[in-house]
Amino acid sequence: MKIIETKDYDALSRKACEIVLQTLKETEKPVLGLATGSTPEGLYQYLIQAYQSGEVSFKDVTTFNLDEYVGLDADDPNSYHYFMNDKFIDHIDILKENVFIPNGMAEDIEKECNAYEEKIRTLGPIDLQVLGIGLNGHIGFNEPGTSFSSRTHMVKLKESTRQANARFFASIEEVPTHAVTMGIDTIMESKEILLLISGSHKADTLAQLVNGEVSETFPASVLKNHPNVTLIADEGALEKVK
Ligand SMILES: N[C@@H]1[C@@H](O)[C@H](O)[C@@H](COP(=O)(O)O)O[C@@H]1O
Repeated sequence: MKIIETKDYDALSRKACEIVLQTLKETEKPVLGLATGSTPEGLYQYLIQAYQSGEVSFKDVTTFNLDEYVGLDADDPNSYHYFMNDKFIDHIDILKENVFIPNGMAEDIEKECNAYEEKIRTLGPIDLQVLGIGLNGHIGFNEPGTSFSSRTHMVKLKESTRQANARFFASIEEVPTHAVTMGIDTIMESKEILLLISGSHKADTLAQLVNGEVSETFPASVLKNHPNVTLIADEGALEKVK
């Protein structure tokens, strides 16, 4: 795992943008894996700026998002569909038919998971997957204990994850209990992975990633088995590593 240290969140976002732009420029029909959460927001802002300045077009880009809450539709401001449109998709020239996010409203969730896998198989592989990390080491919504061989599936969210994400909702009761997420094996099939970790509240998580064993009890540790991972972390997140 290659580690790039940046001074702060803004520098992290700029560096992440540089790496994504490089993939977009080098790849004929790029497929990006995208993440939600606060961490990649700065990256999306810089990518929008790059588009607005004419540096890049997203016309030939396909995107797959990692996850979505079960029971929230695309118009719900707390859904990841809404987040992605609001923070990124609506501001660039990507074709809507090339944007894929799991449908948390599907009547048959298992069928939806299989269909999502099939789409990634057909249009993939993902050239570059952007990842954030949960405090307990989750990637996407793959909570501790998830099998490393998992594919897109429905998960029951840990209470700690619901608490951590409650800041986006009016109250904890409104945070969904389940989500659909790409599996760990699905994520690992990406050609390249860009992991972003920012802030001193993630310092213990990052120290565990760097110093701990590869184990299903800490999902992000699987990334140590991937041949092409770049981790960008800012000084706050790296506080406990050195
Ligand atoms: N499903 C998302 C993850 O993909 C994300 O990495 C995590 C951390 O989010 P944040 O970047 O806001 O800390 O939150 C959610 O649980």
